Amino acid sequence: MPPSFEEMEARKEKKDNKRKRSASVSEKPAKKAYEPKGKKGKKQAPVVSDEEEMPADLPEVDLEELASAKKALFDDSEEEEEGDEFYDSDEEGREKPIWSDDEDIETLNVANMEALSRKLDEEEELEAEEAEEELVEGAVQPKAIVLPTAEEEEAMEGHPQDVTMTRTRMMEITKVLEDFKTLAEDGKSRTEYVNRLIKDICSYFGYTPFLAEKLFNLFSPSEAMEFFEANEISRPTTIRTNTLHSRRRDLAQTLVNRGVNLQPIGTWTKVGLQIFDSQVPVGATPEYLAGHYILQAASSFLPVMALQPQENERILDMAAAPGGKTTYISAMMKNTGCVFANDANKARTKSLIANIHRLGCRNTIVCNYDAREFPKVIGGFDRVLLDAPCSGTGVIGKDESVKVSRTEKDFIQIPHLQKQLLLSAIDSVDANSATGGIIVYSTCSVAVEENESVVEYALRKRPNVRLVDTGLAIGKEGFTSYRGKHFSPKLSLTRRYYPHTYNVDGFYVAKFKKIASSPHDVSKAGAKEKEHAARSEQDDTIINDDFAEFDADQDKELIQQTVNRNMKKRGVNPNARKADKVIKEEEAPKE
Ligand SMILES: C[S@@+](CC[C@H](N)C(=O)[O-])C[C@H]1O[C@@H](n2cnc3c(N)ncnc32)[C@H](O)[C@@H]1O
Repeated sequence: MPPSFEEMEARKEKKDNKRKRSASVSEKPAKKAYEPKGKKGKKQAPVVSDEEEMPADLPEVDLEELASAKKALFDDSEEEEEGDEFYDSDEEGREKPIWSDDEDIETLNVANMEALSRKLDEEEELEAEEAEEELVEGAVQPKAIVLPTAEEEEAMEGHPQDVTMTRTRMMEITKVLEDFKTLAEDGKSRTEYVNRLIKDICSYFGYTPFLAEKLFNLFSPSEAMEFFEANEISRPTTIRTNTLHSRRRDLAQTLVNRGVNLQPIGTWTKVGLQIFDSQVPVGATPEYLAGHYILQAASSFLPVMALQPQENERILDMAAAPGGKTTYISAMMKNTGCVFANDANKARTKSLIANIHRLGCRNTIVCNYDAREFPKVIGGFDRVLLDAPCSGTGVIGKDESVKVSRTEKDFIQIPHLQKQLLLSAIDSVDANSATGGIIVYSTCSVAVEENESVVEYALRKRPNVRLVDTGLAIGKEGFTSYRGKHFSPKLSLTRRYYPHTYNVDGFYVAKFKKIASSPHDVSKAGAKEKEHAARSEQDDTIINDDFAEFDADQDKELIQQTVNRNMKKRGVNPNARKADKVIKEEEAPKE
């Protein structure tokens, strides 16, 4: 029986450690800086790379949760870290050599003689052990056999998977893929390993093969596994202080007094708080109802921060419902200027209006257009935010239906709409704005088709815009190439966010500056005129009642839809419940 993968790793590690220990007494000290594993040809451990990439003002992720999630799949990652530290201290040892090769043997004193004899003993012992191990293992080191045989594959077909076995195999295949030359079985191709891994990801995490492969291809194999694992955990509950009504410190104190355990999200935001647990429902406290805060994912702060709304500007939020970003824009503008909050979905404008009211945003006009109609409806904005409708591949932790519902067609149709919307966003901005001329595009998707490809398309179609730095302190660079496709090098200015790196929803942010007008910027009315018209129509209220009526029957239907959705998420069939209720009612004694 060839040794198992783990046995091989353990033996290798034991040997390496021994060699290092032996080296510390036998080698001439070469003054070498500490070198992490990644620099020696092997992929750097993800934990290390995270730490390196994270600047000081990162969101304070729930490290325990994240670490335990990582550990669940990569149980040995911590050991690897320890290994590195051990190596580090060995390096220190090397700086105090017992002797060097230059030394004259004649000058050795008794202590040196003792050390020499100890060294020789250790070397002998090591050689003997190695010889014995080689005898056991055979002259040629066997490669780890992690792929199932054809018979095993056949036996597995159509049967429920052993989850422990699947998980172990995923871990082993990932390791092989990270060091293919050394660890792959002779005669097996990379594709064979990848195909088996994708199958295992589908059965273990519940993705369709199509989506599993699409997401897998975004990362290195080990990072992909971290991504899939992070999608199994929900992100921490976060709230945004509404600075129109409160200050973060005051709000935090009030909530703590109510029994909410919280802390600031991180130094990159001055308005965010992370909730650990609470004795009261955070969506129903008096402060919530009074609009002192909004429940909002930390990643949703980012596009607005990139937009940098200024006081007295005119800003368009093209796809605004339910208003998390609109209300943040309004607060950043201190209720001055005007925010046009648009959404194509009439039903969703209700929650948008409700949030605008609750948070006390008085500089907001809600409209209900297909945003592709802009700038024909209104144009000439100082800034436009397009938080585009998307496939939701960044928020699988919140909505796991994405794992099975997204098809190839979605990644053609959705980007098509996003491209049209982005061109409309660009054309709706006033290139001569004294303070702005800015467009921010964001999605809660990690798919390249919805992010870099859309931005690249816009750059091609609208040469009058440039990508600019988002100004965001966190985030990974957008792709400048992907699977043989090359994008503008400027795409590195865009930012990507993942659940496994920042413990936020998967997100994408791109910021453009419009540098010149174009024939496409045709609008029936400018934002300024529209704002004046809307304000004169309604004296006190900025919201026109014609599409914002609250209809009890419609509300009932919407509430039922939400209840059903939540039941489905919990794995309860709402129809079965209904049928059950009907039977029970029928069985109940009639009065
Ligand atoms: C990601 S959500 C927006 C979330 C919102 N920005 C927030 O922070 O609360 C995308 C929105 O786009 C809207 N939408 C979809 N197609 C649209 C279109 N053609 N024009 C305008 N809005 C559209 C959807 O109704 C949905 O509310």
